[in-house]
Order: sequence, then structure tokens, then C-alpha cells
Amino acid sequence: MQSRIGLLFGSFNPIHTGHLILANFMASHTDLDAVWLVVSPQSPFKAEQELLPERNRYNLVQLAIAGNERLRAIDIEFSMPKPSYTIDTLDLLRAQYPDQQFVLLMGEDNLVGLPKWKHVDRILAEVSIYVYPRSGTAILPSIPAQAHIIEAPLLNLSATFIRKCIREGKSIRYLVPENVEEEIIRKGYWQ
Ligand SMILES: Nc1ncnc2c1ncn2[C@@H]1O[C@H](COP(=O)(O)OP(=O)(O)OP(=O)(O)O)[C@@H](O)[C@H]1O
Ligand SMILES: O=C(O)c1ccc[n+]([C@@H]2O[C@H](COP(=O)([O-])O)[C@@H](O)[C@H]2O)c1
Repeated sequence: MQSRIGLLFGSFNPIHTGHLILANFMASHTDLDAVWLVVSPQSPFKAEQELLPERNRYNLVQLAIAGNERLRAIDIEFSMPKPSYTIDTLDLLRAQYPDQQFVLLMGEDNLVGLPKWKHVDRILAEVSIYVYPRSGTAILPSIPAQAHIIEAPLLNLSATFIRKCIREGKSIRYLVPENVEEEIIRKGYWQ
């Protein structure tokens, strides 16, 4: 049977409770059956200096979602050319999973840059987009007609803030799941 899968793309450097609340809400409070968290080795518009190796970021995502049957970590972009363009990943996912119907999950923050994405016309024509407010501001007027607004509960939390806390020796308890916190401390990530 065909499932509707939401795709949440990100660097996940690291995954945090904000991502998890959003992903689980989308997977359980909308018409989606599941959400796949697609770990991007290198986002096109992000010159990230503190980027942990992709496999380590992926492992943290797996730890974070362990036991949640509606969430899945995807490493498909690791074997694709970098940076990771969403249309290319979508093409590959659709070829590999022809029975699934994919929906793009996107924060308001990403919507601003969307017109500059590779083959944005194809993206808009070929998949539905579920947009969630990110910054607390009103939804932008330039929202594409194909997009649906989902009022997901949001935490004002970013991976940038988590990395800053770690660097400064401050607690990240509850900002990431306990097993993710333990792994970050054990491996000394971002210290
Ligand atoms: N607190 C949050 N609540 C909801 N969505 C979020 C949150 N943080 C990030 N996202 C969304 O998750 C996706 C992937 O995010 P990303 O990995 O870039 O995390 P980030 O926390 O924004 O990272 P950074 O601070 O390093 O820029 C993006 O589309 C972003 O909109
Ligand atoms: O396809 C594109 O041109 C494109 C341009 C910018 C961002 N993206 C996707 O959006 C995801 C989130 O982007 P970012 O920069 O907020 O981490 C990233 O993981 C990419 O998959 C995609």
C-alpha cells in the first residue's frame, strides 16, 4: 500500500529536540504516515565550519529516533555529489521507493531561499510542501500556492545554539535526547 512520507532535510549538526518535536508531530498529527530525516552531508547554502562528519551526524539521528516507528534516518545523500540538491535526492528516492508518495517538509526560514533552489519549478510541480512557521513571525506572503501551512508546535532551538552551549561548557540536557547528549559528551563533539 502507498504511504505518504514527509521528508525533513537537514544538516542535523546535531539533531535536537526541536527537530524531533516537529518530525513526530508531522508523522502523527497530519495525513503523513511517517517522516524520514534526510541527513545532508553539505547543504548548498551553508558554509558550515563546525560540521561533524556526516556518518557521526547520522548516528546521532539514529540514536535520537530509536524506538519511534514513524521516524527513519536516511543517508542516501552520502553517496551523491556534494552539495546536496533536494531535487536530485527526490529523484533518487522516487526511483528507489516507487510506491511511496513524498511530501517536502520545510520551515519558513527555508522558504525565503526556495526560489534559488536547483530546479525549483520541478520541485513545486512534482511534490506537495508542508510549511511550518519557524521564526515566530507571520507566514511570508510569498508562500507558494502548492504549500500547506501546518501549525506544528515549535521550540525556539537551533543546532547553532546547541554547539555554542557545548563550546561554553553549558548543559544541553533536554535540548537533545539523553542518549544523544551522552554520545556527544563521550566523543567530545564540538568541544
Ligand atoms: N527548532 C526547530 N523547530 C522546527 N524545525 C526546525 C528547528 N530547528 C531546525 N528546524 C528545521 O529542520 C531542518 C533542518 O535543520 P538544520 O539541520 O539546518 O538545523 P538547525 O537547527 O537550523 O541548524 P543550524 O543552527 O546549524 O543552522 C530545517 O528545515 C529547519 O527549518
Ligand atoms: O536543492 C537546493 O538547491 C537546496 C538549497 C538549499 C537547501 N536545500 C536543502 O534544504 C535543507 C536545509 O537547508 P539548510 O541550509 O537550512 O540546512 C538542506 O539539507 C538541503 O537538503 C536544498
